[in-house]
Formats: sequence, C-alpha cells, structure tokens
Amino acid sequence: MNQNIAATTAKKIPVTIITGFLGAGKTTLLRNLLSRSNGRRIAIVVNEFGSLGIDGEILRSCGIEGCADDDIVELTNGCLCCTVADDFIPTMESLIDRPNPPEHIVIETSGLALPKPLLKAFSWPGIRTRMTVDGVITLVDAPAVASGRFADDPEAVALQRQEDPSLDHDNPLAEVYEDQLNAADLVVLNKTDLLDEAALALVERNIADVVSRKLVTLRAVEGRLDPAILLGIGAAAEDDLEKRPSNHDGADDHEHDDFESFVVTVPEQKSADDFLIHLAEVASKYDILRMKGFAAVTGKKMRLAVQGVGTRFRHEFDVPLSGEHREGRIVVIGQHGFDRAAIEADLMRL
Ligand SMILES: Nc1nc2c(ncn2[C@@H]2O[C@H](COP(=O)(O)OP(=O)(O)OP(=O)(O)O)[C@@H](O)[C@H]2O)c(=O)[nH]1
Repeated sequence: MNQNIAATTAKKIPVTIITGFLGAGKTTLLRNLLSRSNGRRIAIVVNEFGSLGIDGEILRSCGIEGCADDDIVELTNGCLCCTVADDFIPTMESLIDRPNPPEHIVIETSGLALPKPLLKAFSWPGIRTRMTVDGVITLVDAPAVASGRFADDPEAVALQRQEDPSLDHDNPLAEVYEDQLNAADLVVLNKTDLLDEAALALVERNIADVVSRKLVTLRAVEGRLDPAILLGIGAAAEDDLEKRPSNHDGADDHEHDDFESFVVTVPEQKSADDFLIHLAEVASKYDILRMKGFAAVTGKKMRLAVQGVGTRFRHEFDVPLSGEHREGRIVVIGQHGFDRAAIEADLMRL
C-alpha cells in the first residue's frame, strides 16, 4: 500500500488539549490523570510561559509507575500557540514516529496560550492524517473568576472606546479567559473547595455568559475526575473550528506582550513560614498573577517548592537539595508594565 494511503487508513492518535489560565490547576489535573491511567501509554507535551520548566519537573517527580521520563516532552521555547511550525509540529511528529508510539497524547498549554492557533495546527498535512483532537478541556480557576480576575472594567473600556470604537476589551486577561472557554469541549470548574455553593453558581453563570454554545461544565477539586470522562471525548475539534470563536479571529498573528515573566534568584531562607508570608505580601503589593519555584531553608535537607496563584500559596518539601547549591529560583508572571526592579528587590530581601 502507498504510504500516504496507509497513513490515512491507520487509526489516528487522539490528542487532548488541557488549557486554562495561569495556575488554574492544569498540572495538578494531569498528575491525577496519570496516576489513574491504568498502564495506558500516555505522552505528555508541556508548554510553560517563561519558566524554569517547573511543570515538567513536577510531573516527572510524580513517581507514577509506567510514566517514563521520555513520555514527558517540554516545550519551553516560547508560547506553543506562536511556535507551532518550529517546535510543535516536529515534536508531535517525533512522538508518533516512535517505534512504540503513545496511545494518547495530552498537551498542557501555557496558561496564557490561545488554544485556537494550536487547534489549527491539527489541520496541517502530516498531522491531520495521523492525529485528531479528542477534546479541548478548559480548566477554570473558580475563586479567580469569583474575585473578578477576568472581568472587564466597564469604565476603562468605555474610556478606551472613545478613542478606538473597535475595541472589545481593556483587559488581556478577559481575552485569554474567553478564548480558552470558547475553544472547549469540556469545562472543568476547579478549586471548588474554596467557594460556597452560591459563589459557584455565580461562576457557572459567568461561564455560560461567555461561551457561545452549550457546554458541559463539571466541578472538581484538584482536577480529580475519572480519566474515562477526560479522555475519549471524540470531538475531532480540528473539524469545527468555526464553532470556537476567538478574540483573535482574523488576526494573522498575536503577541503575548500583554504579559511578562522573569526569574529571581533568592537566597537561602531562615524560615519557610516567613518566606511564604513574604511571597504573599509581594504578590499582593504588585498584583502578581503567578509565582512558582524553589528555595533552600536553613536546617532543611529537602528543597522547599512554592506555588502561588495571586496571593494564595501552597508549598511542600519535595526533593533532597543537591550538594552545596543553596540558592533558590522563583518565576514571576504578571501583566506587562509591572515593576520588575522593585519586585526583585523585595523578593531578595530576607
Ligand atoms: N485549593 C485548591 N488548590 C488547587 C486545586 N487545584 C490546584 N490547586 C493548587 O493551585 C496551584 C496551581 O496549580 P497547577 O496545577 O500548578 O496550575 P497550572 O494551571 O498547571 O499552572 P500554570 O502551569 O502555571 O499555568 C497549586 O498550588 C495547586 O496545588 C484545587 O482544586 N483546590
């Protein structure tokens, strides 16, 4: 049989795209999914915005049986939706060209990625015949929505519209939120442990207002859902892109310069508790969207891993510190124009 015909008739490998804003719980959901995969060969492609490759490291250190290191591929060279041709397509091709290709591929996009350019890549020749988008799963950070994180400021929009009547938003966060929701086949309302029923109902109404079609929304804590719900949706999302509107439809390209990130090297800390309080204060003072990284703490042999979404932090002592290396590194992500020098100086302060 001619090779092309063989490729089209062979079963396509299903690909699930996990999207959701910075810190919504994508890596956490993936960890739970992998731990319940029952030996199914799942390859993971992780893309992060300006980071230390922390998500890949978290997944690799999950200790899940059958989850081999080379099943986790990191794309840290920019945002996946902008590097489709250079990075993404070759990565996907190399995964399926393996002698023992994965049964399912799951892509964790960066929290700032717009899913639509990525979906379009599945129409590319060479990809279209060999893979299909089984489903786009959009995670929503319920408390972040409830706090108005993605809401437009009506007064600011009105003011800007006087200058530019075509303007939709003044708020890049709202654009990313809407694009991610409108690309979805399934919405996972995550972190429901942090809100009461009334607040959750309001968030669900907000989602329904944003999404232009009817979508299933499931509530979750730590993205804990049965893999049978998450995988095997069978959406073939690449075939109905017109149903998935984007704020960037019509634009050939888009930029991520609404957001920026940098890494701060932090000294050894005297106390984990004080460090966490300090991080939350800095996050609040500069309205930082996301912080994550590692630090050494005096007297501790294990590394302190910290995760912050807004001012909410979690931590664990995760792996033994190696050698004499006692410096820590924290990734800081925020909206363009935040005061990098002041944040760095504040974080360096013990
Ligand atoms: N309370 C609570 N915290 C959660 C839940 N799910 C995730 N988290 C925490 O939220 C933080 C961010 O979770 P991640 O899984 O790293 O989020 P992410 O979407 O992968 O983050 P980025 O890759 O930076 O966009 C971590 O501290 C998690 O432990 C949840 O259901 N409830």
